[in-house]
Amino acid sequence: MADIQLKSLTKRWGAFVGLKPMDLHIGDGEFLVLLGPSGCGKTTTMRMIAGLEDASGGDILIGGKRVNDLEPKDRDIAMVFQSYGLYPTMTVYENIRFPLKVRGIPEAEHHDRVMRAARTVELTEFLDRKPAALSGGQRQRVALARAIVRKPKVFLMDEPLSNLDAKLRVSTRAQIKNLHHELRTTTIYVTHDQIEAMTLADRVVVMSRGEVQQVGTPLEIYDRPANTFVAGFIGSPAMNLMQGTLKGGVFEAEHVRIPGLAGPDGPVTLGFRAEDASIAATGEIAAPIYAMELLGDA
Ligand SMILES: Nc1ncnc2c1ncn2[C@@H]1O[C@H](COP(=O)(O)OP(=O)(O)OP(=O)(O)O)[C@@H](O)[C@H]1O
Repeated sequence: MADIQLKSLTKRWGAFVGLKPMDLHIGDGEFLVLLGPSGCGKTTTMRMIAGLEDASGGDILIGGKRVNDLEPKDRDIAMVFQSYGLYPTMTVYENIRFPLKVRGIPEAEHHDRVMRAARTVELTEFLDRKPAALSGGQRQRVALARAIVRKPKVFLMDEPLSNLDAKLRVSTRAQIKNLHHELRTTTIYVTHDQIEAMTLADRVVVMSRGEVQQVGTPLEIYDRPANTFVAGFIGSPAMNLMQGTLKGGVFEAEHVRIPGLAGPDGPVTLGFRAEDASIAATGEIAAPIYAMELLGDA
């Protein structure tokens, strides 16, 4: 087990910035989700942690040790991707066993460890099959078993559910959650799906255009979005946003006046979640309002 520290981690390709300096501490045993729209830099961040991509700047520490110059195989991490990456000519058993062979784990241990991993993800009845004879969900479970069999310090998962149909996504998601509950391995999980993020994460990192927008628990980012990007991205339906000005703790927009808010005077965006909010004749927003935040612009 290990914590992970990212210190001013950056990625550039020529003039294009794929990741602006990112600082983050991921606790030992934490399940951290990187969430954001396509192209926001999630996979790039993950690939740098994995060692598949060089960082342009900054440091990556796993268990307190700087790993920037280590090969992926020497970082003690296991990866699970959207494309399962199984060996088609090997049986499920041999696929799960493969990492033990590669790493020179004593043969006497292999069988027990393969069987334990297979049991954890409920694959014991498929061990003699080749991947082609499995469903997508079963294949992804083989990939999970292969990741857990050698007990790495860290799991990196990049959209592991996106090839599965809706029903399988839900059940495999539950399995990943159980797996984490059982093993408590530090995990970084990439997705653009906010439901996945909200149900799996201890903390979520919301990203946009190569930049971290907010880091928080699912509830924090839902209730207290840091800016209008997060407010518009999280929740279905998204938070209602209203432009106006704040003066002496009173929010004012056309036909609307809401007293009792804290914040510096000036133009602001007011965000609120409401099932059926309506603006009363007095200009006040009628309840139910779940949360009300003054937001700086993203
Ligand atoms: N090798 C590369 N050279 C130049 N630009 C790249 C390279 N790899 C990625 N990018 C760019 O960096 C940005 C971030 O890409 P990244 O794959 O990290 O996004 P993402 O958030 O994982 O998106 P998606 O959800 O679509 O996978 C994108 O604009 C992408 O085009």
